[in-house]
Amino acid sequence: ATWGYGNDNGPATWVKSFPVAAGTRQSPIDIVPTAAKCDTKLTENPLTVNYSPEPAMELCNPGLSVKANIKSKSVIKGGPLEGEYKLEQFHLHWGSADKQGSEHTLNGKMFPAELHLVHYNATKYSSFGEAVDKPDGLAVFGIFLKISDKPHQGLKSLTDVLSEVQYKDKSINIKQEYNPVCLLPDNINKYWTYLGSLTTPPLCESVTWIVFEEPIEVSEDQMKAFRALCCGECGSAPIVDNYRPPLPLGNRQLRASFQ
Ligand SMILES: NS(=O)(=O)c1ncc[nH]1
Ligand SMILES: [Zn+2]
Repeated sequence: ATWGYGNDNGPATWVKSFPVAAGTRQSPIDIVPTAAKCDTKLTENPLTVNYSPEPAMELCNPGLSVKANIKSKSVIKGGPLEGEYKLEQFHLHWGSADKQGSEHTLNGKMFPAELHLVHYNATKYSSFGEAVDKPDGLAVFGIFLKISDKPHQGLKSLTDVLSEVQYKDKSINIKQEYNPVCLLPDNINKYWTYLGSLTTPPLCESVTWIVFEEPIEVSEDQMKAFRALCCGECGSAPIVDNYRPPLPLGNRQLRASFQ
């Protein structure tokens, strides 16, 4: 039985096949800003993003989300990171309604969706596959999505073609050069960071999470486009509520790059 987000294969069942689900550095978490420690070391060493245009970005429907695979040299460094981390892919988690959908929560509040840009430590490891289970292997940007009356222009190149990857294992190439930097919020200097895990199986405790304070704004129509994606072939259930609820922070320190 493959894992998913239903009653019989959802987050509460994952520990059976992936015991690390009960580990001490699991993700997501509830972010409580007043509990975060402002760390000047984060500001002294600003987070740096050097993303490149992707000539023909591959967009696919793996069945539980929508994912873009990156081939260009797009890298990040600084902030909590040692070394250079290379962008591997990005994907999203979203709800069946605007009241839910994000994985991280802010003072217990869920956003309608959350965008994840997944990077691996290219200084120490030669591939994502090698890095995925190392404690310093991955760095993931978490970006909250909120609803506004205007569509997000950067996401529009994707939401306008989601109908072409409506069914599982469909993929297309986004022709015109696409630079993922268009997905980042304006202010990337305000973020929370903590040591966590992948939020989907295999749930490896290998992620330095960087969750930005500033959400990006998307339209209701763009949310509807995500909710029209299907888990399987024509007639299968829509991909919605593909989020793991928060896990305890435990003894971990949540750090903030700002006061
Ligand atoms: N949702 S996540 O970014 O933690 C992830 N990336 C790859 C597998 N799971
Ligand atoms: Zn994710």
